[in-house]
Amino acid sequence: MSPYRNLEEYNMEITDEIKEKFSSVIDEIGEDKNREGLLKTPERAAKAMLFLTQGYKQSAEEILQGAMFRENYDDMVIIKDIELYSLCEHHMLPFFGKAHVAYIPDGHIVGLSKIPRIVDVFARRLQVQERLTHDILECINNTLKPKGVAVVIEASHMCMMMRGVQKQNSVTTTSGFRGQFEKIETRNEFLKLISSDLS
Ligand SMILES: Nc1nc2c(ncn2[C@@H]2O[C@H](COP(=O)(O)OP(=O)(O)OP(=O)(O)O)[C@@H](O)[C@H]2O)c(=O)[nH]1
Ligand SMILES: [Zn+2]
Repeated sequence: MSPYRNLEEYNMEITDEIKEKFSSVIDEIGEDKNREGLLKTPERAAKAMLFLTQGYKQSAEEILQGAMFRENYDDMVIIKDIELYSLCEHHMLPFFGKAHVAYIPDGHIVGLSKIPRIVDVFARRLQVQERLTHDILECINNTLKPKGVAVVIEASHMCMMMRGVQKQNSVTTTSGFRGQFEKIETRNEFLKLISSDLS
């Protein structure tokens, strides 16, 4: 049995532990952790870190399963320009951009808002862009079981911008295709629609 009485107590315990560690980091970089402006910073940073990694406590499959509806629509459904913010697992710095997701139903459609919700579930973890792309793809493929699914992510990585190689304008594109999107015509139709303003 969990040593914690309830979830709130557990969250407070975790926040306190991370807060202590952020406090040490502030100390180690040569700052005065008792300076007025920094007094609440370890707690704020701990809460921010828990917010940005809340995806570990969420189930994308359950989110999709909660809003699947029987429907005989078997054309492409595209949700494009879904903004995302994630943390790269190498430096724990943000990467951010847009996800474009499409599927071709096979008897079931899904509530539209659930697609951005599952993008957030997987983005709010320590990630590489490639795995994030496949996590979204496989989750939709295995849960909704559509005739096809496609995911494209375009993102900028702060670890390549504000440090390291220091390239401000490079954008990384990753993609994954399953089922009918493996056919070149279907894939091209999707790629054309996400790059047009009319879709
Ligand atoms: N493939 C992939 N690489 C990533 C992602 N986010 C960050 N990286 C890269 O992870 C790599 C880590 O390489 P290392 O050489 O171990 O780390 P580093 O010395 O900090 O590398 P530099 O960033 O080149 O200074 C870097 O090339 C980053 O650009 C991602 O989402 N996907
Ligand atoms: Zn990085």
